Amino acid sequence: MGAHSTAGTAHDGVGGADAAVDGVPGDGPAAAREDAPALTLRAIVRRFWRYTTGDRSKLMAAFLLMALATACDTYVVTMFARIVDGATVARSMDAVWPSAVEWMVLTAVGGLLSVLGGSLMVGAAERFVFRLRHDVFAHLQRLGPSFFSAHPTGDLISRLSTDIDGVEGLASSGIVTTIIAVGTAIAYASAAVLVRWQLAVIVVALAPLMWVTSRITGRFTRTAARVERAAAGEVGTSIQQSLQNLPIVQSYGTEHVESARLDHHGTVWWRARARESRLQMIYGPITTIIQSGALLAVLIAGAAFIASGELTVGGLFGFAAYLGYLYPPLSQLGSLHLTVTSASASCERLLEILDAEPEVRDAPGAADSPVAHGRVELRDVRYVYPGTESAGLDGVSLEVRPGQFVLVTGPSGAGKSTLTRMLLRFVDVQSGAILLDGVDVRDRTISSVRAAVTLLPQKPMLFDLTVRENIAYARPDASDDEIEAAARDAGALDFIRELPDGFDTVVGEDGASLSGGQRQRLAIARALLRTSPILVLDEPTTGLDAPTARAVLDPLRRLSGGRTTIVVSHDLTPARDADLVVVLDEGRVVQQGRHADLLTRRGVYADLWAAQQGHRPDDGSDAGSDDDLEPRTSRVPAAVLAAAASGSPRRGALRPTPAPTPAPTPRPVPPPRRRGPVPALVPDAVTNPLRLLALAAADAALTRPTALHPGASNASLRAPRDRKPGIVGSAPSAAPAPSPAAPPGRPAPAPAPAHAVPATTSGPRYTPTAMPVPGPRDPASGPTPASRPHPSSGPAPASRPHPSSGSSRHDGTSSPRRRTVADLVSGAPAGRSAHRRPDAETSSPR
Ligand SMILES: Nc1ncnc2c1ncn2[C@@H]1O[C@H](COP(=O)(O)OP(=O)(O)OP(=O)(O)O)[C@@H](O)[C@H]1O
Repeated sequence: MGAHSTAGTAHDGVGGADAAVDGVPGDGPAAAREDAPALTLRAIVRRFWRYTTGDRSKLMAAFLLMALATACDTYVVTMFARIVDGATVARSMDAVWPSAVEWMVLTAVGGLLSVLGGSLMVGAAERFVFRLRHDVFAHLQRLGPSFFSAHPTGDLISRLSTDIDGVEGLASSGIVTTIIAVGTAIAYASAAVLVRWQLAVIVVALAPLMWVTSRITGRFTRTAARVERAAAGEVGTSIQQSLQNLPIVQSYGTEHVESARLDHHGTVWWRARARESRLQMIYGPITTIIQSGALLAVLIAGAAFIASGELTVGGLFGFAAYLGYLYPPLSQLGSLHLTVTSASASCERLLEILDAEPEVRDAPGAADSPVAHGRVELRDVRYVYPGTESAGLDGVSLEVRPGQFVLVTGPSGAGKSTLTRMLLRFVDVQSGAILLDGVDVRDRTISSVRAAVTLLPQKPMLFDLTVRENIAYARPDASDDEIEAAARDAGALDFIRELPDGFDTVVGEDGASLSGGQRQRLAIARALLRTSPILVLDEPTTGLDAPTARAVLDPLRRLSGGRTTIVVSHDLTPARDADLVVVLDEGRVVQQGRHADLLTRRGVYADLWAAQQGHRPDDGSDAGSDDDLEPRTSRVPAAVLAAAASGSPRRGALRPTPAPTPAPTPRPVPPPRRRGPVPALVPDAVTNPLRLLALAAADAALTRPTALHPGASNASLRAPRDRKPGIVGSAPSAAPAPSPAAPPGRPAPAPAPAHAVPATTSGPRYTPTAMPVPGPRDPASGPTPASRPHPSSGPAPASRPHPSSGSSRHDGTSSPRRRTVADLVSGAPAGRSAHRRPDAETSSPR
C-alpha cells in the first residue's frame, strides 16, 4: 500500500506550467516564462535523440555520403588555380581540358552522393516525427482528468503536429546537417590554409562576428518563438472549440464572437511569427556584410601578394572560390543557434506533456489477475480534486455483492461521476480504499481493473466509424451475430436496420448523423458486448424518452447476466429494479436501501422521487403504492424534472406541491442548470407551468443579449491561462466592458457601464484594449440589454450588486453577478443561485 500513488499531486505543477505556456505577450506568467532560459542544443538532443533509434545507421550513412559529396566539392575548388593558371601562366589549354572533365565528373558524383545522403536523411527524419508523435500521444492517453482540464484539446493537437515538426528540424536532420556543416567548414578552412595561410587567417578572424550576431539575434528570437508557439496552440483551441460548439454558436448568433476570438489569437500569432522571421532575416544581410568584408580584405591582401610575386592570379581566384564555399557552412552554424532557440519553444511544449505524471500508475508488483466475481467494496473513500478544497467523495463506504444491481443517485454535484472515475482508476483514492473481489484496486494493475469494469459514459462518445465498428470497439474480435445481439439487447436493432447501410453506416463524428437516443443505444450496445464482471452505467437513459428508457432498463438486469451492475443516474426509473439504491449528497452516502424502504423515510431520496413524480410522498398521496414505483416522468415537464434532479435540493427544501399539472405543449424551455441549487424553482414551476414559460422567456432575454454584449464577448475570450487545473463548471464570467470603437459607418455605441457587466468569477482577463471585441450588433437599439432594466425586476438587475455576490476582477474591483432565472423565481438578489460550482454552495459544515 505504501507504493500507492497520490492522485493529482504532480498536476498542480503541470497546471502552473501550462498557465505560463498558454499565456500571451504581456500577461504576467507568460512574460515570466518568456524570460526563462532556453533549452540548450545538448539538452534537446539528450531528450529527443532516442527517437532516432533504428535509423542511426542510416543517419551515419547519410553523414558519410554527404561528407564524400563535400570532399568532391572541395577538390573541385582546388582546380580553380590549375585551370586559370594553366591558361594564363603556362599559356596552354592542354592542362585545362583534363581538369575540366575531372571538374564535371566530380561535380556529378558529388551531386549524386548528396542526393543519396539526403534521401536517407529524409526517411530518418520522417520516422523521427512518427516515433515522437506516437510516444507523446501514448503518454497523453495515460494522463488523468486534471491534465486535460488544464490543457485544451486544440492546443494539444497543435503540440502533436507543428511542435513535433519543429523538434524534428533540429534533433535528427538538424544534427546531421550541423555535423556536415562543421565538417565542410573545417575542410574548406584547411584547404584555404594550405593555399595561403595568411589569407586564411583574415577569413577565419571574421568568422566569430557571425557567431556574435547569431547570439544577439537568437536572444530576441527566443521570446518571439515562445509566444508564437503558444499562440499557435490558442489558435488551434479556438478553432476546435468553436467547431465543436457550432450549434450553440450558430443558434446564439455568436459567429462574430468566435471569429473575434480566433482573430485575437491569430493576431498574437502572426505578430510573433513575423517578428521571429524578421529577426532571422536580419541575420542574413549581416552575415552577407561580414562575408563581403572578408572578400574585400582577401582581395586587397591577395593583390599585394600578386604584386610582390608571392601569389598567382589563379591562386587568388581559387582562394576567393574557397570563400564562396566556406561561408555558407559558417553561416549555417551561426543560424543553427537561431534554429535551436526557435525549436526549443516547441521542445518545451512537448516536454511538458512527456514530463507530466499520470495521476495513477501501477504499483510495483501489482497483480494482473482478472477480477472473477465482481464484488465491489468502498471503505471510507475520500477524494478531493487537485486545486479544490471540497471533497468529490468524502468518507464513502459501500458494499456491492457480485451480480447485484445498484442504483447510485443524488443531486447534481453529489459525487456520482467521481465514484465511476474511481472505480475505473482514472483517479485513485486519497484515503480509504476501493476493493474488487477483496483486493485493493491499487494492488491490481490498471489494465486488470479496467478489464473488469465496463463503463457506459454519460456522453455516448462514438467514433467516426460504422455502426458495426462502433459496437465492436468493445471487443474487436466479436462476431457479427454477437454485435447484432448486443444491438438488439440495447434496443438499437430496429433503427440500425433502417439506416441506409444498416450496420455498415458511418455514424459521423461523435455519431453526428444519429439522434441523441440512437447514439446512447449504440453506446449501450458497445458496453454490453464487453465481457467484464462489473458494468458501470453513467446516466444510461440520458437522451432517451420514457418508453425507450424503460425498454433499455427493463432487460438490463437480465442482460447483465449475473454481472455486478452499478447505474449512476438522476433518473430514478431503474430504482424499482435495483437491489440497492445509494443516495449520495455532497460527496457522502446519505441514504441507502431498497427503493420501497427509502420511500417510507423522509430524506433526499424521497424528495428526488417526489420531484420526478411531481408530488411529495408525504403530501397525502399514496407514497408506497404501485403507482409510486413507476416514475411518472411523462406527466411533468422534462426541464422541471431535470432541474429538480440537478438542483441539489437540501432536505425539506422542497415545498409540498399539489398534484401534478399536465405538461404544457411544446414550449421554449431553457436548458436545466446542471449545477447549483435552484431552491424554489421546482415546486413553483411544477405548480405553474405558465410561470415556467415566462421564466424561460426571461432567461432567454437575459442570456442571449449578453453574448452580443461587448462585455460578454470579452468574457468568452478569457485567456486560457485563467483556467484553473481541475476546475470545471465555473460560473460564466466577463471582463470589464470595453469602449468599443465604432464600426465603419456606424455611430459609436455608448460605453457600457462597468456595473452593467456580468460579474467575473476569478482570474485575470484580457484587457479590453488588447482584444478585438465586436461591438453591439445594433447600436441604434439603445442601451445594451444587460444594462436595461428588466420589466419584472425593477432596477437593472446587473446594476444592483449583492453584498456577497461581488467577485474579484483582475483590477481588484468587484462586480455584481447577473441575475438568473432562479434569482427571479426565488426573489433572491443577483448571484444567490447563479450557476456555480456545487461545492461553492456547500457552506454548511459536514
Ligand atoms: N475535474 C474536476 N475538477 C475539480 N472539481 C471537480 C471535477 N469534477 C468534478 N468536480 C467536483 O466534484 C464534485 C462532484 O462532482 P461529480 O461530477 O462527481 O458530481 P455528479 O454527482 O456526477 O454531478 P452530475 O449529476 O451533475 O453529473 C462537484 O463539486 C464537482 O464540482
